[in-house]
Amino acid sequence: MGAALRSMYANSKYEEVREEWEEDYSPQRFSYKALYKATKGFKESELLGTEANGTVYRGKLSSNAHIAVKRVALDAEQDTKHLVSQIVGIGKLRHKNLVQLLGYCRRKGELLLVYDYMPYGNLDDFLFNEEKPKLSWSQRFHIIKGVASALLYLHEQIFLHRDVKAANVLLDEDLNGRLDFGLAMFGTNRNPMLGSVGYVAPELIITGMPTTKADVYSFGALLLEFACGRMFIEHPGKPEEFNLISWVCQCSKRGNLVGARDARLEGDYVSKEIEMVLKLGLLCVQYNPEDRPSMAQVVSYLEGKDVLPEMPPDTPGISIPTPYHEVLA
Ligand SMILES: Nc1ncnc2c1ncn2[C@@H]1O[C@H](COP(=O)(O)OP(=O)(O)OP(=O)(O)O)[C@@H](O)[C@H]1O
Repeated sequence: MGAALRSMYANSKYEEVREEWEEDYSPQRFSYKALYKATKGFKESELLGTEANGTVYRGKLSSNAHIAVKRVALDAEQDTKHLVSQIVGIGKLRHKNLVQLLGYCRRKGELLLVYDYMPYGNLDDFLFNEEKPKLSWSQRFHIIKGVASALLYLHEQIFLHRDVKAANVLLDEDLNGRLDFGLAMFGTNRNPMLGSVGYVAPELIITGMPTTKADVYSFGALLLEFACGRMFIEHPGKPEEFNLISWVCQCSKRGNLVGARDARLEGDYVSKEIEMVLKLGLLCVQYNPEDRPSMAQVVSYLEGKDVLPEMPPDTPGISIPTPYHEVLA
């Protein structure tokens, strides 16, 4: 018989594709009808955002559970069997700082991913949008520790995230940071190995091979963004401020590392913690992957279980490759 293709509700607005090999995945399978109803027919008013990779809607299931549904176009040559087994595998991961992937649905040329709904959206908005209420230092520190422990958990489960960035950190109702699974984690055709601009470890551009240390690099960029309240790479600006590595090293050389912090924090911060986050950020974005700490070490530093090594700003490797490192000389 082979993998018979079944088209449910053929020719109706609820039409979807199911194949025999998906039988084992039925607990993770959502019907299109249920998702259609949950999102009020994918109504404009329920739209959370449209990104290059797809469109996300908020929804409410008949069980009253709040969900987010990501609609993604599938390439014809995509290995759907492999993709679905990855989704199911990722859906089995459990950590309080991960956005739970609840399941999926499949239509002709389209995949729908179902996640827990995060009411406060993503961190990108909170850190870089002046119009959003600012996050206090203690909220930021709590969020970053949560994200670090989620990334450590992924590495322990032999998963790579591949796209750690502020836009992939969502906030739940208690303002816990939850790491979202971007499409990069599935290694889909339209978002291949490389993560997002600015967060990509330098070696990844050459090798194209994602590693735990490349995840650590992206996490380091995120740490610097948390403390400085600015994007890792920002343009235009003074050359020495163009990249947060240069900016933080400049402040450190002037003997005022904490001066690199987000001005919006005003007096609300703990000097020792900001200093540690900035130094740890620099340690994670080192040029040589082997010099970067593992996520287990990162978590130990953040939890105060380990003390960071002394690291003057002119330590080899703590800067960006030419030509920008000349700015730091
Ligand atoms: N589970 C969720 N709960 C609430 N909002 C969400 C959820 N997932 C995504 N969003 C919001 O939907 C919008 C689009 O999200 P999406 O994940 O597609 O963006 P992205 O992170 O740029 O894409 P990708 O990670 O696939 O590269 C964003 O504003 C995001 O905050």
